Amino acid sequence: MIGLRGISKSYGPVTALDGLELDVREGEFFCLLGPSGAGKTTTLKTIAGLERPDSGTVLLDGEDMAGVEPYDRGVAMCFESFALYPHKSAYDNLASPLRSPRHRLPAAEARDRVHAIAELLGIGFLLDRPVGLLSNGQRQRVALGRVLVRPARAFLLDEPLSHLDAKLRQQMRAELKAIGAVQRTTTLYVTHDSVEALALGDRTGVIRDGRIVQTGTREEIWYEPRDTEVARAFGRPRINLLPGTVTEDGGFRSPDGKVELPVRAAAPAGTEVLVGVRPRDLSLTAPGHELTGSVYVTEVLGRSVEVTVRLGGQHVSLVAPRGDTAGLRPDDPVRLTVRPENLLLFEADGPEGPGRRIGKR
Ligand SMILES: Nc1ncnc2c1ncn2[C@@H]1O[C@H](COP(=O)(O)OP(=O)(O)OP(=O)(O)O)[C@@H](O)[C@H]1O
Repeated sequence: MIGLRGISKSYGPVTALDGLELDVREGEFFCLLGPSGAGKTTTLKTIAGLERPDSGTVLLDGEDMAGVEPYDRGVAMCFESFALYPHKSAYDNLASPLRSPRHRLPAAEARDRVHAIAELLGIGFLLDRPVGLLSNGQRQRVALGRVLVRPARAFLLDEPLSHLDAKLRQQMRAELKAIGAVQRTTTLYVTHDSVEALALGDRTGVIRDGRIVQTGTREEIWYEPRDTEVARAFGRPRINLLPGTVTEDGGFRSPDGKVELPVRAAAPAGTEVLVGVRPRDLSLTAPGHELTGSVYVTEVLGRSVEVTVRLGGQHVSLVAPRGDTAGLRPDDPVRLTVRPENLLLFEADGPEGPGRRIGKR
């Protein structure tokens, strides 16, 4: 449905997009995740026709968009910096896209659509108010509503929940995908929040330095991250990455020999690697391969506790139920376990970039 082929775009000396390739399927909710400056907004603007790529092709439904004006592309884009009419009511802001010659709807139908979207976004009671008098979060929902209200062949949403407080954001995140218009329409959703990407995306594309480095479902990105940087981007607390080498029997050993793990590395002995274990895959009680260390620090995270453990010269974090951590104090000896099947293995990070994932034997 949306196809980007070798898109490059520079602003003077800054390369924003560098041969970007992307495919979003018909009806899919696709998240584009990346840090600030990775090229997310430029990607959306290029699809919408607001930026012209230096090279490459934008396809919508297989049709080359070169020379097609933004208005004629049939995509609806919501910017992070939303443009609304401050003196007009929320209702008029929502209804105005339906008054344009292209989308003009019979008045009763337009009214129904505006009310339905406003209710879903939780702004039904604000419709009579001028948007200039609304809070940032309320204005952001009006801006999102302006996009969702009109029929489009694709929605392009640029961090549409960024101005909401954490609670509302979580609630809206849950509701957004349930909105009929969103369910029916191909949606490309930009975020720098990995929790949001995993929660919303049918698939997620990870963008870095103007290129897509990995595309996959949440399971693929979680269990088979392409490299250490993708692994670090998903999960809080972050994945533990311990440096060491591959042993003769395909195991892992840390430089001080204090951490040995049966990783079944498909790499020659002596290879410098990083072993990855997510904090939730380490346990204080479950059966598994055992490691011994001492408590460094504990921090309560609601119902669970993050425990940082010293293992020889390294630290690892684990997240355990509160009951498992009662009485733990700094410097207490502690035994932790890991299930070998949950371990990830990567080449060591190098000057060429983050270490790639290594398969298992
Ligand atoms: N109009 C512009 N003029 C000059 N440089 C620009 C322009 N727009 C974008 N850039 C640069 O291109 C790069 C990519 O920007 P882009 O806005 O696409 O990133 P982003 O991933 O959306 O970041 P953010 O999450 O901060 O919005 C950045 O280095 C940015 O500074």
